Amino acid sequence: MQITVVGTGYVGLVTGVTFAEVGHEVICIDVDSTKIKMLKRGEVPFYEPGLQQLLVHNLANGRLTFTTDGDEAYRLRDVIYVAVGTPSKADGAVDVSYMEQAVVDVAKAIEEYTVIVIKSTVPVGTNERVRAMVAQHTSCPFDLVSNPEFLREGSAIYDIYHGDRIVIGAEHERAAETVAMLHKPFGTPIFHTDPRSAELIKYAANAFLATKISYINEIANLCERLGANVDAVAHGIGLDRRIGAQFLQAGLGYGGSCFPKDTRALLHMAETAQSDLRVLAAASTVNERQPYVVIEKLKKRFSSLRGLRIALLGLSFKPNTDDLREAVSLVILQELQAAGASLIVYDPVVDHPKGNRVLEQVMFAGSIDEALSGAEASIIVTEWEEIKAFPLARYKVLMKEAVVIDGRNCYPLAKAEKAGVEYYSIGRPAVNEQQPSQLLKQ
Ligand SMILES: NC(=O)c1ccc[n+]([C@@H]2O[C@H](COP(=O)([O-])OP(=O)(O)OC[C@H]3O[C@@H](n4cnc5c(N)ncnc54)[C@H](O)[C@@H]3O)[C@@H](O)[C@H]2O)c1
Ligand SMILES: O=c1ccn([C@@H]2O[C@H](COP(=O)(O)OP(=O)(O)O[C@H]3O[C@H](CO)[C@@H](O)[C@H](O)[C@H]3O)[C@@H](O)[C@H]2O)c(=O)[nH]1
Repeated sequence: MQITVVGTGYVGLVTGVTFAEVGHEVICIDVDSTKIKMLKRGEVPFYEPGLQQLLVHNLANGRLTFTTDGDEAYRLRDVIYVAVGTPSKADGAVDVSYMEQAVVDVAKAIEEYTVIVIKSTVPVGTNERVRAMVAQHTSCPFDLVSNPEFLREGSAIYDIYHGDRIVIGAEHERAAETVAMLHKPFGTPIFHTDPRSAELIKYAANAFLATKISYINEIANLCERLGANVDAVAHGIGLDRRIGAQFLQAGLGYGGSCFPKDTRALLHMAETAQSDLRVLAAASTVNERQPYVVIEKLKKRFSSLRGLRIALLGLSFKPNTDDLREAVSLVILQELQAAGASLIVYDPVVDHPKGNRVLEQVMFAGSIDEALSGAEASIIVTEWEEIKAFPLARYKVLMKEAVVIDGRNCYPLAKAEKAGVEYYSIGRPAVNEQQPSQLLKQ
């Protein structure tokens, strides 16, 4: 089939490339001409494992092309996917202006029956509203379908090929079947529903997963008070198939471009509809507080953070991505900057990003070794494989004081004991804990 994908961000590009890979003819369009130039050269503008190879392969076989030209992208296509950003507004509502602009551009250009698919995450009722907008700008027949995306950054390609479900929200069977046909090569189970329910499934799924994370983080904080180990507790409860083992990793809370934005959006939708979402509101509050557990641990350990040399390992909001949107690292760095700490950071892929006020004020190290050398405390923020595999014994060798605050529980406690480091993690007993008063005596 002939497909157009509007927006070449994390979702649009992965969608376009994988549709091409399974045999469809795909044009991707973006308003960002720099991105499009890079993509035409076979370069991915962000870090996503496996994407570059598929991009190059499909550019070479001619099934994938890129443009900034609406006429070329929108005329005479079977299906047009809209995958542009839908960021948060200041009050938590969703800014759908990019999506509306894209849809109007599409409506003005189509010349025959076209299926327009909204892949962006949009508030409930948007498909209906957008249908009316399209109708205002074209006399061509069209159908509008909701087909939200569930991929995760860092494992996007894997997720496309191993998805749990494709959700298709459509009013007309013909359009729903067209979208189902497109996905057939992936073999993913398909769930058909109405557009409003499809839109809500996306938010409710993200909100549920976010709530699961906040739940285990609260249990982790309780574990610390009660002397239990959250890793054991999470494992023990996850063995119950009704609960499931996934998304029970305690840590510094969730970040990224989706969970914070989508939970805010759902809370806003509920408020507008005069319906309370008390569980989600609490999950969101818990998440906002969670990065501060690291600061509290540091403040408890050191009488003052002023001038303290701290190495922070991992900047991206999760491993295997360079995405810094709502990354917990930025919250922690900002707080430490305000406390006067001297900061050095290391991330395997994020290196001197432009235009980030917080990161402009920190030193970047080229390796974990360099970040840890001479540091008086270290904080593990993102559990990159390289960071998890780094021997704890090296912390002891490199750091001035081997105080390790592991915000992602990367190491078993026994390893910390063996390495002789002072080790604090989330929801687990401290290892070789020292009090500031004892240090002063030394
Ligand atoms: N990032 C994820 O992991 C993920 C997963 C599932 C769903 N989503 C949802 O998918 C949507 C896209 O997210 P993303 O992370 O890919 O966004 P992104 O910010 O990475 O990319 C959006 C792209 O759309 C382009 N764009 C904006 N307006 C345009 C227009 N009128 N015409 C053409 N291009 C235009 C931008 O230049 C940008 O390249 C959002 O609604 C998001 O909530 C994201
Ligand atoms: O047990 C866990 C799992 C995740 N996280 C954190 O949660 C955030 C989100 O992680 P993840 O869900 O793996 O990444 P995303 O790429 O944000 O993917 C989520 O958001 C996407 C955008 O809507 C959805 O498509 C995906 O299904 C959904 O998992 C990250 O900060 C993780 O560190 C935890 O703290 N503990």
